[in-house]
Amino acid sequence: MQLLNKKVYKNFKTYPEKVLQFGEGNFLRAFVDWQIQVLNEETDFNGSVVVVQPRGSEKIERLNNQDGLFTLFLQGIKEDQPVKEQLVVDTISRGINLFADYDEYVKLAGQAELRFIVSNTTEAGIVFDPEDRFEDRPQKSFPGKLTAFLYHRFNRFKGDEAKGCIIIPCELIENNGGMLKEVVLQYAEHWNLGEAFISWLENANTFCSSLVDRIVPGYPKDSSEEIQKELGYEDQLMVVGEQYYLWAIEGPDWLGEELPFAAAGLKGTFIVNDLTKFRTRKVRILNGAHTAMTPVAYLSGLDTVEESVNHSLTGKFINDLIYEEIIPTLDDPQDELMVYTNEVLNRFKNPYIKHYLMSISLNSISKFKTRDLPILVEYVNRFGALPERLVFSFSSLLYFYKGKRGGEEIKLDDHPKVLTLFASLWEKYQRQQLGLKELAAQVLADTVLWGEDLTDIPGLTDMVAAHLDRIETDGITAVIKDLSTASVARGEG
Ligand SMILES: NC(=O)c1ccc[n+]([C@@H]2O[C@H](COP(=O)([O-])OP(=O)(O)OC[C@H]3O[C@@H](n4cnc5c(N)ncnc54)[C@H](O)[C@@H]3O)[C@@H](O)[C@H]2O)c1
Ligand SMILES: O=P(O)(O)OC[C@@H](O)[C@@H](O)[C@H](O)[C@H](O)CO
Repeated sequence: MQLLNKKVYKNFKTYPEKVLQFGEGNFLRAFVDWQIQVLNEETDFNGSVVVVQPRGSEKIERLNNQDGLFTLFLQGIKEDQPVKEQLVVDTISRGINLFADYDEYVKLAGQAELRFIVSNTTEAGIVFDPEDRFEDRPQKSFPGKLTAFLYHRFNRFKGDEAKGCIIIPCELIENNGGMLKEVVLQYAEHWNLGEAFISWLENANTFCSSLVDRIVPGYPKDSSEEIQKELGYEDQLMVVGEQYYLWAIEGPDWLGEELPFAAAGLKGTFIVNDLTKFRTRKVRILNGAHTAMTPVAYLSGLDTVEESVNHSLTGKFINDLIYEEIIPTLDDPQDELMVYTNEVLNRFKNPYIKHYLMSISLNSISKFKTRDLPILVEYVNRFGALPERLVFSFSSLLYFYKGKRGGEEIKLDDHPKVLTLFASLWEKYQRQQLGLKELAAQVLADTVLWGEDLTDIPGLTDMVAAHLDRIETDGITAVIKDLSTASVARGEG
């Protein structure tokens, strides 16, 4: 079978290169690159995207082998109707391999029509690395690479303010635009790039925080062969996402003229003065539920989000968790929260996509810290009691890091230090050198994992230890049943 490229797919268009994209991953391609395609089709935006990989270079070669083309499947409910859309995205003009073609990157900085920079480098990408040097080709960190790019641009245009960039990071961290700007300024100081550059950075460039939302399970590995047979070509970069999308960009009103999302009919993308509300609601309800359901449902023998929310026991658990413990920590109007939650639960039930719990489980410890711990702490502050289901998810997470589902090994994927810590604690438990209460206490007291000592939260260590004990002796299903019965007895569920 022939590989998808411009010889195989002739219906492509070409546009001036206006966007630099840090990240070649599934999410950016199914979200930003798709939106640029809609902008090109529906407005006079007329721009393409140049992709650079924040780390490594392997996928850039794959992207160039396909001339930047890839097939996107958008599956789910649109305006109350089930929709399965399929399109070839032609907005990526090329990828630059920074390790082999750094000069191309410098050249791109000097292209007059380049205007926008987007990124998605995971929660770990926006960091300052003091070892990065301006002379490196390329620098290790993403902000280091970006600072070098902006400096080359500044030099090429001799500080012309009109040639500054609009920078929109998509990383799921609070104040991503502000943080990125801060790190870029830090590099400018660290590398002594001069006052004129710093003032050009400040005055000619606009860093916008943004909040993204679209579930993108990625490459359809289960059905790739039959899909490619149907397509009639090989596509190593196929990507599956849901129909739903939301991109809230915190920026000046004039941005809407340069990025005419409204005119393109992209109703889910808009410019706001303050992102806080969108971010907190999404990270707590959607991401918080994802991360909290993962160990509970996976250890119960389930594999996907859809199975988990449709299952009588875990489905009720997830519902109760959201309605009884997550929503009460949010201050948005109740009717808005109900509409949003309903929407999220329907998205979780999307029958057209397989969202694997194991893919969500990647880096679960730091995800629990950023997504769920704030809910737990807020709940305790507001109600003076522990949120039982969330604490149970937390306990299940610790149990998940034991690395066994029945007789089957769990392919844990986390920072090596995290994996070593849990492997050593669970091994000590197996050798009867450590009880479950001590194991819980040691994990909870680890300020490197959580940023604080969680044993200070009254009753938390005991509750986690009790849950671990019950999961170990009675099995996870028995505990979920008990939690469910207890909530019915309290008149909740
Ligand atoms: N897939 C989704 O449904 C979805 C939806 C919204 C947001 N996100 C966010 O996107 C990220 C994952 O992206 P994806 O699904 O496209 O996965 P992916 O693995 O296809 O892409 C991840 C990208 O991040 C880069 N990266 C990873 N670690 C990095 C680091 N330490 N420094 C710099 N760059 C780094 C990789 O090189 C790659 O470009 C997560 O942070 C996630 O929260 C994903
Ligand atoms: O992509 P991750 O691994 O950071 O998190 C898994 C999911 O929670 C996440 O991808 C959501 O699907 C996404 O945030 C929805 O917008």
